[in-house]
Amino acid sequence: MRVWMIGCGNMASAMLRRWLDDDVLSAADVDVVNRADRALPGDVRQARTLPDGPAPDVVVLGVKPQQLDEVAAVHRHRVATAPLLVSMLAGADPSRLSAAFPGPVAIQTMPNLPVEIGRGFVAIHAPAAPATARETVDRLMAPLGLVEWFEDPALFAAAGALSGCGPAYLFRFVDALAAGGRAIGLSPEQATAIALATVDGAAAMVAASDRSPRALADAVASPGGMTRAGLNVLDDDNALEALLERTLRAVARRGAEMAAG
Ligand SMILES: NC(=O)C1=CN([C@@H]2O[C@H](COP(=O)(O)OP(=O)(O)OC[C@H]3O[C@@H](n4cnc5c(N)ncnc54)[C@H](O)[C@@H]3O)[C@@H](O)[C@H]2O)C=CC1
Ligand SMILES: O=C(O)[C@@H]1CCC=N1
Repeated sequence: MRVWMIGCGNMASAMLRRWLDDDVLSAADVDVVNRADRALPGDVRQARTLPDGPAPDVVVLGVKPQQLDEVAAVHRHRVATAPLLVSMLAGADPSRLSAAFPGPVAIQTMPNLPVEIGRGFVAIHAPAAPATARETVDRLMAPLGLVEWFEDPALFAAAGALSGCGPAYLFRFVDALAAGGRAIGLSPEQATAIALATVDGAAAMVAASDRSPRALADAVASPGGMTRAGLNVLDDDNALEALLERTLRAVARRGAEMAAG
């Protein structure tokens, strides 16, 4: 499969790394256009312009949403003969993508960073995409982790809010757990290492368990014990749940603003 990637930064290069590691793509079949050179997986070719020759099987769009019109103005004519445009731009739905890049079937996706290790979640929205396009997209996305197509744009937006932004909140949780460890006397190195090991083990365990996260929390907390004393803080006024609800509502609000243009 030949691919052009227009914008290959944090998110697109996480996908690219997995595609190369999984042999879905070979480096020789990928051309990247970036504003400036940056370290890329597999040392794939990168330039300021698209290569000469016929359009590839897939064009992947990985610039910031604010750059959609700018890159469309420069590249739309070359992209017009490609069969498929796969975008990861937050807020750019298939009709906006098709208006910017007429020609290819437009696929809106919301990946997340753990795709790099094949443990991501990719939400996809492209209600008008024909079966052949869906098959190609499925082949491309399969090694990235869990993949789900959403016909309903509202559900796509909600899933993308949780999965696309969620890694940032978990990274911050690890950071906050480590800060808590430092506050009770651990060195910064110990606190970070122990927080990481604890989150890593607990996440793997809850993912593999048939017990709910809530039931597992109760399994840690002995009545009248240490964990319960901590849970009482997190549960006071429903603090943790209320905080994350507010967080995701803010994400969803911003997503809607971005989608409105
Ligand atoms: N970072 C994340 O976890 C996620 C990001 N996204 C989406 O991915 C997109 C990219 O985000 P990041 O990778 O975080 O940003 P980034 O800033 O790391 O990457 C953007 C890339 O676009 C290139 N670029 C900028 N202007 C260009 C131009 N005119 N022509 C060609 N290339 C150009 C830059 O050189 C850079 O490599 C955004 O649209 C965002 O909504 C979606 C899901 C998760
Ligand atoms: O923060 C953003 O807008 C993008 C979309 C999801 C993750 N990063």
